[in-house]
Amino acid sequence: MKHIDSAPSTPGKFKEKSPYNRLRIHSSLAKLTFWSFIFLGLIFVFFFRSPSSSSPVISDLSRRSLRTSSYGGPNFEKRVRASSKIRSSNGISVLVTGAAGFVGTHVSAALKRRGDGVLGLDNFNDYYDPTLKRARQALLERTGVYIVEGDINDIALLKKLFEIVPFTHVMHLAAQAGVRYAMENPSSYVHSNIAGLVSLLEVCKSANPQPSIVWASSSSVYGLNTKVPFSERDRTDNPASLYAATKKAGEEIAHTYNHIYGLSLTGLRFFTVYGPWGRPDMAYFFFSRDILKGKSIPIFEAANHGTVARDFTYIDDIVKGCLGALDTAEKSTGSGGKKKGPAQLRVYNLGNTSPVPVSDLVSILERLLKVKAKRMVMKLPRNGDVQFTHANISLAQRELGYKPTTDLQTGLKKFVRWYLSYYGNGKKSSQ
Ligand SMILES: O=C(O)[C@H]1O[C@H](OP(=O)(O)OP(=O)(O)OC[C@H]2O[C@@H](n3ccc(=O)[nH]c3=O)[C@H](O)[C@@H]2O)[C@H](O)[C@@H](O)[C@@H]1O
Repeated sequence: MKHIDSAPSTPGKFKEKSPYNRLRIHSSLAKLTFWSFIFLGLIFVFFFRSPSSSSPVISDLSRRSLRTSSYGGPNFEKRVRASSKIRSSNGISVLVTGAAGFVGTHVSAALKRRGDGVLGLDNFNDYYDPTLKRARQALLERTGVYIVEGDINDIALLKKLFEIVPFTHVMHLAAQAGVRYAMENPSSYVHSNIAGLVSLLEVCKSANPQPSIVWASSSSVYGLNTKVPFSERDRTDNPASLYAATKKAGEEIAHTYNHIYGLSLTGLRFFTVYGPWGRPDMAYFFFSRDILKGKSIPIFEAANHGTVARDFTYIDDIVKGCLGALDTAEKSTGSGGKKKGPAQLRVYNLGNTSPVPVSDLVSILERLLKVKAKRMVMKLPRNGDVQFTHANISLAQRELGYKPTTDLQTGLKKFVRWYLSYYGNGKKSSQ
């Protein structure tokens, strides 16, 4: 206080010691106390209440995880039941997690078309433009698929859904995707791909009857392997990204729940899936956007000008693989959290078996968009990308009847047609 009392309020003005001055000092003190309270209050609000003020990881995670809608009530249950109603004689009832996602939307629509009961679940996080997810939701709504807005970590919600509908199958596609983003927001991968998977499996193992589960693993589990094509028998203990590591962990977690609880589990290793309604964070998508905008696009190459290539797989082929996996999934054997006998545990590659260099992908896009790309060739960054992927699909062919039929040229043509109709000729932006 002494320090404050003797300090001039304005340099050079603190000279007289009159009662008026003391009054002024007191009123200044009162003002100071008042403003200090306001200031401290603002600090409190800023640091402890605002979601965007904490560390980026935490705020990002809270944005992702806490967005669970209120649910319950007769109207909610009615919608859930109506969406899950089986309309064909040998149909199944499927809970599709990540239903507003790229693969989730296509799989949900395909299941609904053939008369299966389908209920979607999605947390509509903002990893990429949520407007696109809402547009997919609207598309699904028109086909009779209801998407519950909630997170796979919300065990109470999952239990509630299983109470309303005894799902025969779960198509688990909710995940934190993207290889490179794992360096920016590692905890979102742990949250969705590990904690979220465990929450889901916990609820499935206790459900009565237990559903059969088909879920999305990834070609990235092959990591730094150099033997091609990648076969399911190859080792998968060289992940190059945290994303890959969480998908690999998912495969091990699946093993555990199959072993202990008798859950029927099928993991699908998707190879760079592309197509209409795709993900804006993927290269083919943002390359198209940036080519149209006249922006330069970074094309990665490996050491010594080595080609970087992907076994790009068209969405309709992937959907057939997903349906094949659901249709061949055996029943889980446990009930009420107890195993009664051995259950099915499977892993399949769903790829296209013909890797294409990224530079060829760009050439195809240039032709389809009728715009020359501004290519910026750069060294493959050390951020989780691998140099190439190439699937051996003979196992999926044999056991799921999986047979991809779309080459990259044909698939991209369909993507570009959709892109232009959805966003317009580069005038509207995809992000
Ligand atoms: O196969 C998979 O499992 C994975 O496929 C994709 O991952 P990725 O193959 O890396 O797909 P993109 O991000 O679209 O990249 C495609 C190719 O373009 C290259 N690329 C990417 C970005 C860029 O700026 N420049 C560039 O040349 C990448 O190195 C890669 O070879 C998905 O993003 C993952 O979620 C998925 O699990």
